[in-house]
Formats: sequence, structure tokens, C-alpha cells
Amino acid sequence: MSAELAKQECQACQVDAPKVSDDELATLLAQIPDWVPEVNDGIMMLERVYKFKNYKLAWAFANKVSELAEQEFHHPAILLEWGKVKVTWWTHAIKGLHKNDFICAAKTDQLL
Ligand SMILES: C[C@H](O)[C@H](O)[C@H]1CNC2=NC(N)=NC(=O)C2=N1
Repeated sequence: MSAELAKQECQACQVDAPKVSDDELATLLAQIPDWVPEVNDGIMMLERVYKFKNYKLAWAFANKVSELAEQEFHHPAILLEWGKVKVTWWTHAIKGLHKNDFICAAKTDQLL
């Protein structure tokens, strides 16, 4: 399921783009079961924490996520810690979740 999502490309972030509807949210979340919807400062985001054996491996993964972000021109928050990387996707332009965020979350999983 998430493989289908990961094959798709992000669209440019327009300020008038629609947030995902509640139905779309449920359907899309089901395709990326390791990701959790979180509301931070009133903005719904997708979050996943990846665990690694040490800092170097976490750092390398964080770099790959950054490269993905530049390729898609859609950028997450990345928290790099010893043995952990937390990736948070949302669309700044609409202060919420767009389908792009789900596509990028699925693509992030494929970097492992
Ligand atoms: C100017 C604006 O920041 C750009 O159009 C892009 C860059 N990357 C982005 N990334 C995310 N997550 N949301 C955006 O709205 C966004 N906009």
C-alpha cells in the first residue's frame, strides 16, 4: 500500500491547496501505519521515530531524508539524536496535512 504512495510525486505547495479531508486522512494513514498524526500548535503533522544502533547511522539516515526533501522540494522537521531520528511532515503553506506529506512519509520509509 505505501509502495503505491511512494511512487507518486509531490505537487508544488500552493497556499490555497486543500488540506486532506477526514476520509482521506483515514485512507492515507492506513497506507503508512508506522506514522502517527500529531497536532502541534494547532497544526496536524505526521511523525515517525526511527531507531539506529548509534549516532553515525542516525546521522546518515537524516542526511538521506534531507536529500529526499530537496528532491521533492518539500521539507520535514528532522530531529537527530544518538540512535534516533524523528521525522515530522506537514505543509507549511496550508498549516496542515496535504497528500504531499503522505507521499513523502512513504518515500521516507523507503530510505531505510
Ligand atoms: C517557499 C516555500 O517554503 C516553498 O514553496 C516550499 C518549501 N518546502 C516546503 N515544505 C513543506 N513541508 N511545506 C511547505 O509549504 C513548503 N514550501
